[in-house]
Amino acid sequence: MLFAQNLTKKYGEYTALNALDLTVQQGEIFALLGQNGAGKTTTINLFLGFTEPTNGTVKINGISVVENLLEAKKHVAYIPETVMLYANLSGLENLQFFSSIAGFQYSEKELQDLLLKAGLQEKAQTQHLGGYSKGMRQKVGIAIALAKNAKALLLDEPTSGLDPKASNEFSEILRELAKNGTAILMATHDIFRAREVANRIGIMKEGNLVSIIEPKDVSANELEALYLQTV
Ligand SMILES: Nc1ncnc2c1ncn2[C@@H]1O[C@H](COP(=O)(O)OP(=O)(O)OP(=O)(O)O)[C@@H](O)[C@H]1O
Repeated sequence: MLFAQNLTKKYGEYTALNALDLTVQQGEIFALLGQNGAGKTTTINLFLGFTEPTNGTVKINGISVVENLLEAKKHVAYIPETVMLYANLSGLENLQFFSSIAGFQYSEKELQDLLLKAGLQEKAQTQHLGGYSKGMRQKVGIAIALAKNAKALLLDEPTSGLDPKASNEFSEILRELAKNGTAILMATHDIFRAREVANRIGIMKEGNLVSIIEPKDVSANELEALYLQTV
């Protein structure tokens, strides 16, 4: 579903990502951990076609991101650290706007249901974004991703700045999406959440994916120790 082979990105002499081989299957949640500058965002940006690889292959749902970006993008949704939305529109209006840009026409009831599924209660849906917390904005971001009905979901530090309850709800939604077959790749600094939600965890260092861990095999403390040894 998400496929990278020998994926490399250089900025001049500097290698931001070095020969990444990675497959994230349908229904799998893969978390990328690593220090600042390890190459996590570069990986996500290459999948999104925000930047071109220097070398290697990057595919979404079997479609080359480099050769057929528009087609590949139809199969992927993206939630950044801060979801960009219109402050003077409500959550519902934002969802309607962004889903229509993506080519989907939903009834008001369908939009409300998508927001509910993303965890945004009915009362909040018609409030202007100005009064939303970060967690509420992320939920609108999730609803936009749900509206796209994408087979793959890319997330870049989606829970940074969320309180533990909002973060926990976020993990629940990711699990639900994975259960329904979405392939999820998430860059994060949150070791605890990564262990809780991911099927596999990759640790990156200086552009290299240096180890892959199955969380079921390790405790939170062991994972932290492994992380600290690696980076
Ligand atoms: N446009 C660019 N030009 C030059 N160097 C870049 C560019 N974008 C990223 N880099 C470099 O590539 C390296 C990897 O950056 P990347 O953003 O992928 O790291 P990261 O693991 O996501 O870090 P963080 O946890 O801080 O988000 C960094 O050293 C960064 O400075």
